[in-house]
Amino acid sequence: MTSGAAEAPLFELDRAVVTFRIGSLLAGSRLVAVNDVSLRLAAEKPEIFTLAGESGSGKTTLARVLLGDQAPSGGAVRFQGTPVAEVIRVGGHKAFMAEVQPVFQNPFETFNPLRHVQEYLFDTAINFKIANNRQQAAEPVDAALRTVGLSLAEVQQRYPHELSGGQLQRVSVARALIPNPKVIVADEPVSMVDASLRMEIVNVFKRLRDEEGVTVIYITHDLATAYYVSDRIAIMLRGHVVESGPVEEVLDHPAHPYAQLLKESIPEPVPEDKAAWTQQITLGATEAREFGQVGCKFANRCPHVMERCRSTNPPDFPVGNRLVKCFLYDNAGGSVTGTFTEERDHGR
Ligand SMILES: Nc1ncnc2c1ncn2[C@@H]1O[C@H](COP(=O)(O)OP(=O)(O)OP(=O)(O)O)[C@@H](O)[C@H]1O
Repeated sequence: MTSGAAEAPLFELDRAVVTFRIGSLLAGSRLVAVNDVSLRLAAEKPEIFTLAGESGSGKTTLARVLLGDQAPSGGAVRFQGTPVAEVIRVGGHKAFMAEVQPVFQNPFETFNPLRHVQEYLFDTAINFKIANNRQQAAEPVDAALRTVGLSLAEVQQRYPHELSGGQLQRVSVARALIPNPKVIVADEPVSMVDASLRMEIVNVFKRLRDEEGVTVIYITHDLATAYYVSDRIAIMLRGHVVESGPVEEVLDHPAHPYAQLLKESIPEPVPEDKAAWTQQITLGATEAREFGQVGCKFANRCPHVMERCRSTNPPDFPVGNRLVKCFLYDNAGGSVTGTFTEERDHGR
């Protein structure tokens, strides 16, 4: 049980499960899109926490759980110590959204192409009662834009297509900042943006963490920017978090065979120049049968597969500062634990 809100983590997932029914009612089956996921984000130390994994691993579903748009079918999701459903029931969805804001994948879909960009920002300020009218909204809108390296003067009277993808995605982040959220959940925010403009967006996340005290949950399949920007990373496979921990530990020396495969598909990092990880991972398409597979979801692709991997889902084993869901580490680190909760500073 969580005690008082004062010591409560900012966000806590406690063995969260999301199950979908797929197919017809008669011939349908169940797909566990989020499978027994636990994580804890500390209230007192803002961080950039990355959820990474190939398409269909459950990242967006997990994001929807954090945003209060998807109720978990099992386990718990708590915001500042209180179940998210209760936070929304008591205070309303808008009040929760003021604390936890989304940034979506395609900035060109976020904005109405026929309206000037600033109108959307003014609406947000008025909607969240930051301002009573457009005149009052100008100051908070300009402040939010300045946080992302833009200004109201720069975007005023511009239509979305008159800004670059990178600029427009930064305007999306500015929009998310207007209600002064504690958390931003950014789902694939760089995937529709030109590779050369991605850094300008992830650098904004660093500034939010360091200067505004905002925790960013960065969802991506782009390990290059994840490595550059994150404090911690959780690698998802078919609904499970298979490895989680400090980003340098996980991506420099991945322990789970699946994480190793991910790393092999991108170039070696250059220590002095993290941004040199420029390519994206390219793995096979979603394999629905892996979701339904008993035991480890990676067993059929794993070069180290053992008999028990096919029948038993491995628990989380501690490896250094990480948790790794793999029987290879059964004897590596003493007792088996369930949640990656510790905060670690790795040089930031
Ligand atoms: N409402 C739904 N009903 C049924 N299945 C769903 C639903 N939403 C998601 N899924 C399935 O759950 C699995 C995880 O999907 P999710 O979108 O969370 O993955 P993802 O890692 O975000 O992938 P992507 O990067 O492609 O968005 C997929 O197999 C998807 O088809």
